[in-house]
Amino acid sequence: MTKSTWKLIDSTLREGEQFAHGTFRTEDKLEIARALDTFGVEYVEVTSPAASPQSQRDAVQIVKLGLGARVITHSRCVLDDVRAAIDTGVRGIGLLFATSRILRESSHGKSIQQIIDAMGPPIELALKAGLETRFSAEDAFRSEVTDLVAVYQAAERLGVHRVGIADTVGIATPRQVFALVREIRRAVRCDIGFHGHNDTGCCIANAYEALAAGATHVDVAVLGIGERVGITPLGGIIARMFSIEPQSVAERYRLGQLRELERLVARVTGIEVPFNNYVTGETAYSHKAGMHLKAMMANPGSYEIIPPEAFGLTRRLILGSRLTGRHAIAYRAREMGITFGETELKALTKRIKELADAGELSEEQIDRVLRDWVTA
Ligand SMILES: CC(=O)SCCNC(=O)CCNC(=O)[C@H](O)C(C)(C)COP(=O)(O)OP(=O)(O)OC[C@H]1O[C@@H](n2cnc3c(N)ncnc32)[C@H](O)[C@@H]1OP(=O)(O)O
Ligand SMILES: O=C(O)CCC(=O)C(=O)O
Ligand SMILES: [Mg+2]
Repeated sequence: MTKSTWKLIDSTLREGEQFAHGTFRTEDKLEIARALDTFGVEYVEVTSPAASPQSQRDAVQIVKLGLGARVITHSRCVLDDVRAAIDTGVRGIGLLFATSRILRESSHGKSIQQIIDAMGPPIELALKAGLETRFSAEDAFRSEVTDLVAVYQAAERLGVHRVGIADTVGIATPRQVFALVREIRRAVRCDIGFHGHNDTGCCIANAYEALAAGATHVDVAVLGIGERVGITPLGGIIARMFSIEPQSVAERYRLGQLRELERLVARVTGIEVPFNNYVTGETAYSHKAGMHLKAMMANPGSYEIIPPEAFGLTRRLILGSRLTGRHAIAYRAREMGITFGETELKALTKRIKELADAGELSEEQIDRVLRDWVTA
């Protein structure tokens, strides 16, 4: 992977509309598009204008926002769909054909040679209109590698800017993603995109392995929303990449906006941000066990690979549980201007644990126990 040259194609407004709860009103789309742009994604992908009249009007409105991000759309390899895309003023298009046997049979009924023949006119039209053009093989990981190489090389001969490798059904393992992207990297010179679904929980690792093997772009959606269980979440890949190249990720994206962006999409779709969401989840920066608390008080890096401050967040040290330890209690006492000797501290900690066995103590309750201990 060339450090920091990878780009994010946010598909919340395309793949995310395929999410069961993702029916966006125009004003929601505009607000999400602006928030994505503020965050700093390089591309905002919107639903095909061929899908419905409102999708067409919404695409035009999003284009008119004049975002810094490149607004692109996604459609079938059909001339009318490409014409509809061109008419909206979008600056790029993702075209696709399924290449696996199962989808060739159930979806469009074409052989590999028929796919190669059919993709020519739509790709040429998109390129002639000046659109940044990607050609993707849908369901690439259930396709034959020789077929993939044949369609990608044909697309490259037509002049596409990028080929897309889609794990449409979320079947790929990270190792398979690395191997396939490596193979395609050897077969074409153009950019390579990766789109991965999360049916088996591998989407972030798969997107990372795709980049490691030479992909240049990855598709993401806020909170990972998309068909079924969705695709690589924006926040998840940001966390993955921040842990590897913190400085450049912090320079390229307004990380402090991530939580608000996710809350916006959660509100619009009527879902909750998961408690264990990458970086922004309610418990992402909670520390509880005594052994952890001791180390965290000495050095927050002990159990945090991503500092919350980088995302405008704060940590929470939970001192009042039965898992607490004497170092944590001593730390809080010092904050309150109280110092205990070692024997006293052990007895005090034992008392707090006994109390916490009946239920976790709040910060105020711990403080009261400490004060009462001094005055007792
Ligand atoms: C994996 C993915 O997420 S791919 C993106 C999925 N996105 C969408 O489907 C966008 C929303 N879709 C829609 O609004 C509609 O499906 C439309 C407007 C695109 C097409 O609607 P319809 O013409 O009514 O067809 P329908 O959706 O029932 O069937 C799909 C058609 O596309 C064809 N098709 C499927 N894949 C492709 C492709 N990659 N390129 C060209 N044609 C394709 C099928 O053969 C079928 O056409 P047919 O009836 O001539 O056989
Ligand atoms: O066109 C692509 O690259 C991805 C399409 C898609 O959403 C998928 O295959 O799951
Ligand atoms: Mg998809």
